[in-house]
Amino acid sequence: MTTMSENRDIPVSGGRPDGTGDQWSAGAGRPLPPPASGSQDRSASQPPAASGPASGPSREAPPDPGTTPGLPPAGGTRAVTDPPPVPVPPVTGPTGADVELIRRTLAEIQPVADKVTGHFYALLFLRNPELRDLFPAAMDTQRDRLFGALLTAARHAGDPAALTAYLSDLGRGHRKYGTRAEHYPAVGECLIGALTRYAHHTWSPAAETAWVRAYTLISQIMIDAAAEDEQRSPAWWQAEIVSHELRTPDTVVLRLRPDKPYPFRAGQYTSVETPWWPRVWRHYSFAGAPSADGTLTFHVKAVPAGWVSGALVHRARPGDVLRLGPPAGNMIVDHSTDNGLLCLGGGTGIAPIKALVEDVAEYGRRRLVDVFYGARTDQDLYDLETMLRLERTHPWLSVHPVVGDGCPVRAAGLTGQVPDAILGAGSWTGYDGYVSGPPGMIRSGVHALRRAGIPPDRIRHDSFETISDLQAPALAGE
Ligand SMILES: NC(=O)C1=CN([C@@H]2O[C@H](COP(=O)(O)OP(=O)(O)OC[C@H]3O[C@@H](n4cnc5c(N)ncnc54)[C@H](OP(=O)(O)O)[C@@H]3O)[C@@H](O)[C@H]2O)C=CC1
Repeated sequence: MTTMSENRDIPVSGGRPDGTGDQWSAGAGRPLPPPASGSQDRSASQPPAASGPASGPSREAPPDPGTTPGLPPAGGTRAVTDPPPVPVPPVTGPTGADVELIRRTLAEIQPVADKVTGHFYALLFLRNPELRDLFPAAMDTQRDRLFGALLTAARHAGDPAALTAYLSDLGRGHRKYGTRAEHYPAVGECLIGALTRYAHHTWSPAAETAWVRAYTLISQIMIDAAAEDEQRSPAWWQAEIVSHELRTPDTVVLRLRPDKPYPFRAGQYTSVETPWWPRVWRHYSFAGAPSADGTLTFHVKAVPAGWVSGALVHRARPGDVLRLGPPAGNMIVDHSTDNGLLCLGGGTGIAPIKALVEDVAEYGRRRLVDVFYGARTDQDLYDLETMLRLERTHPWLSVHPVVGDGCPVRAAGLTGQVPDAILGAGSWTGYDGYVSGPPGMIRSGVHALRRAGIPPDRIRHDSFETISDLQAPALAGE
């Protein structure tokens, strides 16, 4: 189960490239330990660094290891001429007691999350002005994403499996921002600095140690994932819009042709940057399984005051070129079982559900698939014809449109909300559950699936907003 929803658009960049300066000046007492070189110590193809180990994802010169006692450079690929690596102890994750201390800190800062976030960024840019350019010009949404991601990761510090999946995607995704391994310690210092300032009651040497351990683990997983990804994938792709089909006044179906092959799995998502809003990335799910011609399809709804979604719906035209980050997400079909699939899609959340249906069709095993497709009105079911066409083609597929109470509904459609509709349809034991749509629908959808007899580990969802975490919204489709 994708239990930890992704707050996915988070440039963890910043930090002084030289690793020097007033770390811990906000009150913390010790420097963060460096990330271990670990799995990054694998490439002899990297150019030799100016001194010491080379950095991971980037080929630029590493920080001077001598400038900051206790804060050697982050791990990275090692040049062939380097001396033999000093054995690095494995990263020690937070203990059970650490997790509790972290939870207490998070609970304390929750009511002042905006202030903590603002302070974090103030520290980051004050100490590292040269890195400001890695972030979008307007930081309002973006800033919550970075800090939110760190807090999300810390909150899940006691769940290594979920943490690793989440942070590996995050680390890979950060390559497109130009994030380098040596940035991480400085980000950690600013995180601790911001927490120190606002967690008045719960901060202590033990709490600080807990956070340092958690952040060390977080950064190490991200750095390792980025370094591994660098061996096989570009940091981003360019993709030309080949068709732009308005399905409603504010919903478009976009087809893109990437400049290089783009491998992904049905149910995953990617990040998109438009030429009109540089460095502002938004997440969209692939609205289809990988296609023979290599094109990619997305559904985008323009949200009020949405920069990227508005541009994609109202301004973008065939011939425009977008940038795409790497694929991410775990809402994929488990082909090791014959269970049926019960899929709940709300609004443009139908996009990855359609991809899952195509995936089942291509895999060739007949599994029952029921799709409940919800929208406010019949007109908002902008992709229903496609889904019904799939239903006509595949006898194992049933599509159930659901529109709001009181709305006219076409034949065989239901009224109300999707979670209620599946409960009204009986027991769903023997099915795997998939949920995609607005955060509220995901919450109530997961709840309904559990009530309908589907165990939690058979339920998958991706949310563009972390459902149970502290962070401010980070929305897909804006
Ligand atoms: N574009 C993409 O690739 C993807 C987008 N998404 C996300 O999907 C969402 C789509 O937004 P949009 O198209 O505007 O959808 P809408 O806000 O119009 O909602 C779609 C349906 O979900 C229902 N819904 C909303 N909240 C709840 C709730 N708490 N409980 C039960 N049902 C609920 C709505 O019912 P009601 O009318 O009663 O509110 C409606 O039937 C966005 O949040 C987007 O981030 C997810 C995956 C992929």
